[in-house]
Amino acid sequence: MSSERAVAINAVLKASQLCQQVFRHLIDGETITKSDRTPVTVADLGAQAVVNEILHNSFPDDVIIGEEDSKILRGEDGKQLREKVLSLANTVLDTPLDDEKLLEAIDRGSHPGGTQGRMWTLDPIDGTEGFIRGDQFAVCLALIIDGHVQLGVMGCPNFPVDHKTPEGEKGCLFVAVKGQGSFQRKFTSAEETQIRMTDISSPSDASFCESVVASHSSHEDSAKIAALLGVTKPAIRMDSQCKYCSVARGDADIYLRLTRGDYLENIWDHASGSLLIQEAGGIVSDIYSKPLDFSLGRKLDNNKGVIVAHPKIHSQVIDAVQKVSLNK
Ligand SMILES: Nc1ncnc2c1ncn2[C@@H]1O[C@H](COP(=O)(O)O)[C@@H](OP(=O)(O)O)[C@H]1O
Ligand SMILES: [Mg+2]
Ligand SMILES: [Mg+2]
Ligand SMILES: [Mg+2]
Repeated sequence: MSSERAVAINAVLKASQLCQQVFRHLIDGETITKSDRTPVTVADLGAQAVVNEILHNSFPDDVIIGEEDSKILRGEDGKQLREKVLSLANTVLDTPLDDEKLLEAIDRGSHPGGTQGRMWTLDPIDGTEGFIRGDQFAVCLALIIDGHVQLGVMGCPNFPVDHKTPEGEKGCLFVAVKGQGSFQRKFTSAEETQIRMTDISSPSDASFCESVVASHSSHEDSAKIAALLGVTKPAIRMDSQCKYCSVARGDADIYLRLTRGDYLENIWDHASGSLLIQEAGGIVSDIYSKPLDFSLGRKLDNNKGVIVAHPKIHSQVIDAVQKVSLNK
């Protein structure tokens, strides 16, 4: 797994660099609303092209399940955006792409997923809404083999190196390999530090995090669950899989994702984060305590919501979730 680890780190760092450049100059017309009414920017598309291109050059036989596709960049209508995304991708790639190769690279992420074989899953920007606001977002890449996540890498450009000094240095990379632990490094150095969740025995001492966007996870329900658990600290609201990073390194203790209605979560929204937690000593399940099943395609078809906690308190958190009748 060492060459996969190195290639994934390089790809995520390059894509993170691209996102940082865009953020400094994001202008009107570079954020588009997709058909499901969620946003996508030139940075999401550029980052997907960069990561897919780097993965394909190193592992040509592996398939990729990525969030984005090239539809809005095609034809005469897509020309202006396409040129922008191409020039962005080429600022970080060693070998420049042309128009056709750019579209091909992005669309290499269209694999349907499944039970067998080696597949990468990519969220080029997780937390696009956070990215647009200037808050947290993450470039998230994971390698799934025969349905199980074996490697997860996350680049978090706005994430403080030390949560106690939120205005200090920002930019963290997180990496986990199955059976080898979870690690953090700064964007500015290759030195890695192992991270662990906080060893906590009572949920009342816990702090919990959740989505900023209430339509992704009910804030009302989480408040009821927190009250049942005796949690007194206020909810930490944060976009993206940075929530998994916060819990994995002990800044927070519980992550509640109380998905509404019949929404199905995407595998790229949870693959890298879930391994980071497991390798840092935590449990990741859905709201019914079932493990997340990454082998069913592009979505977590058999799961609802996500609950992350230390093994000593996970079952108490699940009990509290079950006592609250969740909002639809
Ligand atoms: N109704 C919904 N319920 C739960 N998650 C949703 C959702 N609509 C979109 N999402 C997902 O929530 C992700 C962001 O999660 P969070 O709220 O934790 O920041 C989005 O990732 P992208 O930003 O990559 O599109 C998107 O995939
Ligand atoms: Mg999206
Ligand atoms: Mg996402
Ligand atoms: Mg995304």
